[in-house]
Amino acid sequence: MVFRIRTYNNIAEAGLEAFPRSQYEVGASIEQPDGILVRSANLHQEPLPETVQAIARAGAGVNNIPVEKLSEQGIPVFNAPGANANAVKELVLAGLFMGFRHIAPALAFVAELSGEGETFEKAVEAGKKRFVGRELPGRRLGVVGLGAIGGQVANAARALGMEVVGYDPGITVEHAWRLASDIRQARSLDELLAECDVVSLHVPLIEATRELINERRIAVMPDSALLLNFARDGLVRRSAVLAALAEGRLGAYVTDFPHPELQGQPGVVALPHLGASTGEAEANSAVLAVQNLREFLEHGNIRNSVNFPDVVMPRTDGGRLAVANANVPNMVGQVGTTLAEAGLNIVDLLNRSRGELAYTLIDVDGEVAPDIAGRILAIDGVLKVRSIPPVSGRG
Ligand SMILES: NC(=O)c1ccc[n+]([C@@H]2O[C@H](COP(=O)([O-])OP(=O)(O)OC[C@H]3O[C@@H](n4cnc5c(N)ncnc54)[C@H](O)[C@@H]3O)[C@@H](O)[C@H]2O)c1
Ligand SMILES: O=C(O)CC[C@@H](O)C(=O)O
Repeated sequence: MVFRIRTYNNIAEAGLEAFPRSQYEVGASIEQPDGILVRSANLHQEPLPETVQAIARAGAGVNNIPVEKLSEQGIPVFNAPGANANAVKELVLAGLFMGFRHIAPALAFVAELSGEGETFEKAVEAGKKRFVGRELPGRRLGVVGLGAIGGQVANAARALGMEVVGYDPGITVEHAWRLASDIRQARSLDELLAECDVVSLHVPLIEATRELINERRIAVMPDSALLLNFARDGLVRRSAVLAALAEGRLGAYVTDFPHPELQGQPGVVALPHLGASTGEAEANSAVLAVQNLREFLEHGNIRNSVNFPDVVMPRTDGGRLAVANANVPNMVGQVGTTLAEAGLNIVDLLNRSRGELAYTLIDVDGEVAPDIAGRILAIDGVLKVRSIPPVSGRG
């Protein structure tokens, strides 16, 4: 069996090479794809063929993918958690230094200097007093979102002598374990904003976080605070930032998301979405996304999905049925009855749910014929059914 993968954006070679050529056709113009591999391309308006079984994001944020719509169709969306976190952390640190040491306006000042010899040197010395900065030790950094990236930013800032406060009501146990022990927890976002010299955003863009930083929230921040946004443009209301910069209430806004409204504005440093743009991060993200996609297409296993539970079961000798369904009672019972009626014996089974979705892997002692899969798909509440051939039977 050959799987077809359509790619969007430039996917790192290391990822593309992780698809065995004998089993995969991969490319930007692949028709009738089984899977999609994407970076930042916006898929919200993209017509997705009915053949698509899964979408993998070679990166962290999935706001460019219509996750809710795909969930309703029983299609898993994968991402590559943590794969680019170090790259983003390093650029956030660069942003911190840029903001505190006025590096962007200082570079612009030097670029515009004229004259030669002593005149030039005098202009340098006379101009530099405009760029007197602040040092990090003792300053307080607020990290909003303590996941893969926020956690690394918090620990790195701590190692540079900053005091660090974090806010993340949904922090995972795993991420909490990785935090330096003296990173303090804020009880609310407003509490964090009120007491920090620098605030760095590391939350996903979802409805609850859209324009998280607005006029009211900026008013809570102390004067001259630095705002770092290496997460998503939509987390910050641009008009509020520009007004606060113009009134001298905000010290600087350093962002990875340029916009015409921000261009040339004093106090704004904008980079062209470079957070994850290192060879290492691009390769790590692509390789992990491909692994997720392959595990799902070849074995039905789900790891690192943003809408489905983790469901991983070792293969047995026979065929495998993968069923995505609404998380309602008696789904597994009805599927089991259909298999029994077809004379198939269940060898192993794993069922997990997440929110309104459930997913079941069932290994049987034969191969599930298309008509049996069709009968299971007809059960009310079943969204997707795949019959995965035995490992030994692949051609
Ligand atoms: N600039 C870039 O190139 C770049 C690269 C990677 C990721 N990102 C962005 O950074 C985001 C975070 O990435 P990550 O890998 O750390 O993700 P992650 O899922 O590991 O962490 C996100 C954290 O935010 C927390 N969170 C969610 N809503 C919150 C809220 N309202 N208040 C406080 N915390 C909240 C979650 O509980 C989670 O711990 C991504 O969603 C993406 O948008 C940008
Ligand atoms: O693919 C990229 O370059 C950006 C990825 C980044 O925004 C992410 O969310 O992982």
